[in-house]
Amino acid sequence: MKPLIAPSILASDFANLQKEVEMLNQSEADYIHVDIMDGVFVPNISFGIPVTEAIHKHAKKPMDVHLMIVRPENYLEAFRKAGAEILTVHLEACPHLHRTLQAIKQMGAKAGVAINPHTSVTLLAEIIEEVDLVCVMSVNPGFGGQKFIENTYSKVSRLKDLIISKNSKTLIEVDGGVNLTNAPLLFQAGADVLVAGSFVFNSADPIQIISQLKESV
Ligand SMILES: O=C(CO)[C@@H](O)[C@H](O)COP(=O)(O)O
Repeated sequence: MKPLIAPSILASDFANLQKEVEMLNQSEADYIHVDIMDGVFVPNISFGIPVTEAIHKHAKKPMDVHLMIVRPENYLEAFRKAGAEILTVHLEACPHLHRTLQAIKQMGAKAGVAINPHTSVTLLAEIIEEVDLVCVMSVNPGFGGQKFIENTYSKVSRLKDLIISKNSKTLIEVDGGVNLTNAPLLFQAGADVLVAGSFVFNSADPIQIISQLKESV
């Protein structure tokens, strides 16, 4: 078993988005990670529904859409129609998380929950069986290119224990500051999906880096 790799398109060259998506189509990437930032939940604005549709038009890999927005329930249908196969909402943005996850599944998408670095995995104890993927933020969300938070290894392993104890099939995704040094340690701790942005797109050969991340375990 190898980790699934989800390059974050946020770090790509937006002036050449079609070319960047076609590059990912040629690579060993398993998903295209699409970061939606609203300038309210996080202190940055990325892009929205039309750009997500444009990525989907060229993508041959499933899109994993990470909603860093307030009131995500108001936009689920639009992002699903824009091509999202995984829709991830933030636990911190959802007062009715169970209802939101049910809505995602009723649309035929996989339901993800992201947790910020300060959020304990114990808050997922009553909901984990309903969650297809937990995105463990290993940086404070809002920007690419930040330093990986070391506490993430133990957090992932506590989450893995919770998932096993509930006999759930939930995948663990780690997002932020992922590189070739921490990827094998995250995989050992129990991560299934690794999101990598700047480490992939700032390299001279992104296709090669994606393969190396997959083989790094
Ligand atoms: O959601 C986020 C940041 O908020 C991430 O998906 C980053 O886009 C990952 O980029 P790197 O940290 O790997 O540059």
